[in-house]
Amino acid sequence: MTPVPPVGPATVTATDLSLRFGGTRALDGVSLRLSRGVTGLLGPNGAGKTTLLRVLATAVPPDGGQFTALGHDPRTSSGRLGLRRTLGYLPQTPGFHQDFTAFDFVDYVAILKELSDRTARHSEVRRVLDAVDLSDVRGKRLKRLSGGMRQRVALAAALVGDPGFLVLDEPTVGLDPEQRMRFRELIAQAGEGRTVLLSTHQTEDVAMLCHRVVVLAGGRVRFEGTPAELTARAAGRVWSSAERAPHALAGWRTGVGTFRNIGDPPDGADLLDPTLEDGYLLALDGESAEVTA
Ligand SMILES: Nc1ncnc2c1ncn2[C@@H]1O[C@H](COP(=O)(O)OP(=O)(O)OP(=O)(O)O)[C@@H](O)[C@H]1O
Repeated sequence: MTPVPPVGPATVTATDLSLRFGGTRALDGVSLRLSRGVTGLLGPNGAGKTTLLRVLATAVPPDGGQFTALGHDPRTSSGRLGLRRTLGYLPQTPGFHQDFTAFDFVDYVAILKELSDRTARHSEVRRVLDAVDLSDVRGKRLKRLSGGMRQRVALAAALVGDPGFLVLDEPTVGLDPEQRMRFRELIAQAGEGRTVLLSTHQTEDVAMLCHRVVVLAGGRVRFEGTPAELTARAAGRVWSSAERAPHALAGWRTGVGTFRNIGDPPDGADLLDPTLEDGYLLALDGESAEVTA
């Protein structure tokens, strides 16, 4: 699961995307470029992550701006159709019909994805269920599966038809550490040769499987680059202190009783090695970085 370097040119290019809900600017001029491999999308609650994914998945049109994905421009109906044909989308709350078996659910999605030949479709459904290691339970009803298995069914559904662009909205949420590792491995596999955009609250997801990361807050891109670049931003800006540091951008008590602070350290501060999470909190620049404990 070593993060791979960027492969080839941009496959998805978004320029100045905006979307308002009443007085809320969910997206406020978002520009970004994705290439093949897994890009992580980090941001606090309400940052606009789900909205961005829904726009890129053509579930909702933006108010302003534009994007192309794999050469398709969704502003035209043929572009939208072309994009949807090459898209795999795992929404935040997949709408499962609990009485479906795993096979029937993925088959249903395959029908929606226009795989009309029954024999070829069933073989594709078996292929994707096998890819997420669920062949043994494909005849089980969804309500009888664990949360982790249901997430894998949702990933299998997103993988039907071998899409070139995968949009995954917080797929690792609610999984125990072992399942999360397993799921990360499946996403890393899916990222080989595909463009994957993965929204998550887990900086470890990004550290372990993403070759690029985008930080979104308040509907704006606060950082776009590699995880190493995000971590490097915090070099010299993380320090330990015996008491709470009053001017730190964020600070929290650690298990050994000292405080870990990020921001502008005082002279002679006891500097610590930065983590990706430190870089992420600094990228938020105070926005929702309320981790004082
Ligand atoms: N359908 C909607 N109607 C009204 N407001 C909405 C709608 N969808 C999103 N919003 C608002 O837009 C903003 C961005 O929401 P969004 O769900 O995209 O954030 P998020 O980063 O995915 O958050 P979370 O991490 O909590 O899932 C929030 O202020 C939210 O309340």
